[in-house]
Amino acid sequence: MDEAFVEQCVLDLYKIEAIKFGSFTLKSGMQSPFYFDLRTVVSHPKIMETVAKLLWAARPSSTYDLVCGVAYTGLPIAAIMSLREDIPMLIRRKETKGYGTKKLVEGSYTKGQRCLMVEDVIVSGSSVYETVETLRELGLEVKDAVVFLDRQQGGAANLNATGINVVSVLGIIKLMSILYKHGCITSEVLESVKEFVSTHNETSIKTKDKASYKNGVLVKDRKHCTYESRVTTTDHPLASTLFELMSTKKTNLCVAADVTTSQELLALADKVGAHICLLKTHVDILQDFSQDTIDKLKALAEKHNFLLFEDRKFGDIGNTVAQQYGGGSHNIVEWAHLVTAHGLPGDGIIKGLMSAANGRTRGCVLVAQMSSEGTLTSQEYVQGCTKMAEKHTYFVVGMVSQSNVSSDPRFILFTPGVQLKKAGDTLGQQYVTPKAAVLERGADVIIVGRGITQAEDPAAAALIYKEEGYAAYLERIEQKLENPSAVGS
Ligand SMILES: O=c1ccn([C@@H]2O[C@H](COP(=O)(O)O)[C@@H](O)[C@H]2O)c(=O)[nH]1
Repeated sequence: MDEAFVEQCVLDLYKIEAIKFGSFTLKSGMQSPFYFDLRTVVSHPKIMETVAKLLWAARPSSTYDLVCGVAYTGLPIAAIMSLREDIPMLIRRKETKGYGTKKLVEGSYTKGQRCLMVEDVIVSGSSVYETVETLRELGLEVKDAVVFLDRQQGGAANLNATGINVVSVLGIIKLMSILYKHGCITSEVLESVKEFVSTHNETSIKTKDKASYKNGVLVKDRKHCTYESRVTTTDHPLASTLFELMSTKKTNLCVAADVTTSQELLALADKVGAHICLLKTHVDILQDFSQDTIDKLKALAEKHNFLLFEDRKFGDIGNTVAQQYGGGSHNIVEWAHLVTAHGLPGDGIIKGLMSAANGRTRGCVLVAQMSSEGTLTSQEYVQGCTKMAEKHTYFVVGMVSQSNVSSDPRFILFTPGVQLKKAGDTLGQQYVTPKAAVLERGADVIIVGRGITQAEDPAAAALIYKEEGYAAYLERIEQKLENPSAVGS
């Protein structure tokens, strides 16, 4: 970029009062000793064209299919770029029209096209982020943004954390030094702006999904992703179904139906069905297990829209497990969407389960940790289970866990040993509250048994657990990431 050209442009902008000094209230409510108002350039076409040329020269890559200006000032600048470079442009409305096509984005595009964002000035980066989010939801690839002035208040870092690379023509300190050099401002004004920037260099933006970097690669942290967004992140159709129903039913509650008769099981499923995403069973506890029980259970799962989860905890070699899962007296593969299995035997167990599933849409949850006192699952064992899950994402939907064993949004963490009041039972069970399970232990799904089955009114108890569990999840996705470069809320 030609420095003299940039300097001249700054002086021109100063002359047309695009840069003002005093006391200004920003969109966020922050008081600022300066204000950069590039809207004024619409009355000065030559300066506007220079701004567009400088922005185009600053672009990080040479190949884009589209340009999109952030409303409003970015729009005419993007239009100039579009015309000069013969690249089609898009317009993202600030709000959807209530009539006609009701489209939020105007212009033609196809999924996968690369779009360059154009903005006049960034503070936190929230306006750029909002526009990018809309375009990404339409399937466009948006990785780069060019901005004329970076106020150096954390906007670039905030956008980087959401996968947007920001290049600015100049930062506020450089702009101020050009003005000072040319006698446009006093040293006091220069110092007051420097002081302001050094004490206001962090901002945050609200994002739908929080993201962080791992070895320089952008990864979305499971704990900060919405269930809704994970519908498409996962490789497994049942995990997608589960996320979908969790987000539409607003529940992360799985009831552990540890009852001994079919009548109790079916009555419980009907009572709590509206509040749950999964019904977990131990069918070998039932005294009167029959196909009729299963048929009725499947009908209730359809009626209330929940999945069936048999907590069989398979733990044998692949060949044996294939027979236990795909036959025997319970024929689990025929009716249970999900089953649990131990990682102990190695991944032959997954291959065995898959061979019995024989193309049916079924999934497995690996027991990585247990809630019981004295559990033998070491850190190494947990890592082994996680690796196994990563190798078989087309069959393993997640892990039974007591801590945040994976940040991969494809995996669902199921946490049992959840109760509102009790600390444990007399046989080694240990409890945590729904809030602690979700916020401290990273649970996506809370599993509650006796807290509901032994309540006077199981439906009312299920509603309480549902609300506690979901409120904790909502609190979690709003939380700040531990990563210091991450986006805050
Ligand atoms: O580590 C584990 C794994 C599975 N469970 C099962 O969850 C429920 C818990 O029932 P509560 O009545 O809420 O204690 C039960 O079916 C266990 O088999 C677990 O508790 N811990």
